[in-house]
Amino acid sequence: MIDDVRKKNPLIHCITNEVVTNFTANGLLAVGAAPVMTGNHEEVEEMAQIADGLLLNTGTLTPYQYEAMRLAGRAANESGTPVVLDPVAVGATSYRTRVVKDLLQEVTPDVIRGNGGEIAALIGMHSQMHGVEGQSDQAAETLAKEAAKVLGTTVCVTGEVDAISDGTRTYQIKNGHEWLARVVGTGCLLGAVILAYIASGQEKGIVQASAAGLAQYGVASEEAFARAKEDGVGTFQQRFLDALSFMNSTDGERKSHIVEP
Ligand SMILES: Nc1ncnc2c1ncn2[C@@H]1O[C@H](COP(=O)(O)OP(=O)(O)O)[C@@H](O)[C@H]1O
Ligand SMILES: Cc1ncsc1CCOP(=O)(O)O
Repeated sequence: MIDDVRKKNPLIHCITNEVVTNFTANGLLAVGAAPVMTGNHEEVEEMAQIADGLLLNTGTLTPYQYEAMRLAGRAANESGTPVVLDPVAVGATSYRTRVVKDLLQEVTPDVIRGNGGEIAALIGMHSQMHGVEGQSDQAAETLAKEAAKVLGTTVCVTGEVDAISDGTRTYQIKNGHEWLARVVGTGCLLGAVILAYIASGQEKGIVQASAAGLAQYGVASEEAFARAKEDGVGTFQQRFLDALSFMNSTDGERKSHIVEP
């Protein structure tokens, strides 16, 4: 599927947080997508309609940005543009929890991606949030399936093992490296990369396209670690972008570790 992404060069409209904007744009370019970042109320509806995918990421949410997400999300839903919601730090404060739930009344995402703590908090299950980091005592597979049923959409739970479920079919992805959690923005970029895969392979189905994106992302991190382990996490971040840009379908398929339903 990486070839499909590079061929299509999908336009990914991101309304994302101020910490990860540059990293997300570079990561999208590395996989072959075309990023555009805007949250301006004057243009978000038009941009969401012409884009191939819309990312809504709540990492540094403000009331102005919430309204941008609402406008863009509704326009995307109306025009059939796929939407990924990354509810960063939901559960960490009551404002975020309330506002993300409000957004879900207005906008229907095709995929919700979060760490275990965020997804558990979103469906009212026990979670431990520590700022943007979060844990759940549920296995990713169980949590993704349950959340997909409760929320009525596809849910991706990330961590040591990733899982993606539409409530019926659940894939587990066992690629990745723990250093991903030591570089800021790797969860946020992943939401954008999943969207690039969905936008380029809709005929394959949302769950399958997302699973392919998750696996290749994990494989890239394994390759980055192999090249950066003597140097540290700064070099790892650069090697990770390199690996995303060098990824090819043969390597991706050979090294991917997906457990199918
Ligand atoms: N312990 C780990 N081992 C392997 N991969 C991990 C580990 N922790 C996180 N990842 C990977 O890091 C990426 C970001 O996931 P995560 O850290 O859960 O997101 P977030 O930044 O939103 O908390 C995913 O690709 C996930 O598979
Ligand atoms: C540190 C931080 N604070 C608000 S958003 C953000 C970035 C979180 O990115 P990720 O969870 O992908 O590392």
